Amino acid sequence: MSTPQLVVHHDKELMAQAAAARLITKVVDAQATRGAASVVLTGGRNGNGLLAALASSPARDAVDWSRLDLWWGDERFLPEGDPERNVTQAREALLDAVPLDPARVHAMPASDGRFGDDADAAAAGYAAELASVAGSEDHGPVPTFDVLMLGVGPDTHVASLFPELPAVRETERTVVGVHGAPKPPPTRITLTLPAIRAAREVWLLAAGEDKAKAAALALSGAGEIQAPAAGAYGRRRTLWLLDDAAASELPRELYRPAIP
Ligand SMILES: O=C1O[C@H](COP(=O)(O)O)[C@@H](O)[C@H](O)[C@H]1O
Repeated sequence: MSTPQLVVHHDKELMAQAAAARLITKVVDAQATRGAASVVLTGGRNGNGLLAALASSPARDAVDWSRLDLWWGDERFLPEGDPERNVTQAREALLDAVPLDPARVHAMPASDGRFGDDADAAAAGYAAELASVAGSEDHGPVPTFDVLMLGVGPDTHVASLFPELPAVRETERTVVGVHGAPKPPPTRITLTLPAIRAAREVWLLAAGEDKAKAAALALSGAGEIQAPAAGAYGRRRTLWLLDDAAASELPRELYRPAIP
């Protein structure tokens, strides 16, 4: 487990641009070192903000998009192309604009896909896909993702791990179906905490006033069942990327703004 590090930017636009620049560097480095890079995308406002910032960054051409594997941390279990699906939003924000290898874009199944409307079967299918690419150098049935990004919800949820729901208690399976999520849609698919913790680096994105209480709770020693964001950490690094508004309720011993 890596201890969370905090980086606080002035506002959400700056946070998105800085996080996009950080991601480009990480991907370029991983491609130089290991030949390819793997990134887990998040849905939500902050995740999509980062992708949009990446799309408009001139440095995006430094990435070899054909040697990048994309996975998702969670998905809203809706029909293919639904505007609320995380993959649809990611395509709009960035993916349609860059030359990715379609075989390396590992979207989670849709509710009208090969598993039909069975979210549990779809989750098991995604777990099998992850397991099929995990090698002996990895730490279980998921690849060692270079960067796994998570938007933090105002209730401290990450991916589709909501406080107190069964998915956040999962210790064996890497991907599970979620039923009765408090945020629509109620049916979702999510990586579990053990899968998240297989990543080299986990980046938690929290910008905006509505994330302030969640960031403070998760970073102040709350348990992961009550505050799932508290249980998300990477093997080498756990990075919280915040803006001033989201950092505004952090205890002073964790973060002291330069200008009070
Ligand atoms: O529904 C979801 O919400 C979270 C957080 O979204 P935000 O808009 O509050 O930033 C997101 O991380 C997750 O991927 C998504 O499915």
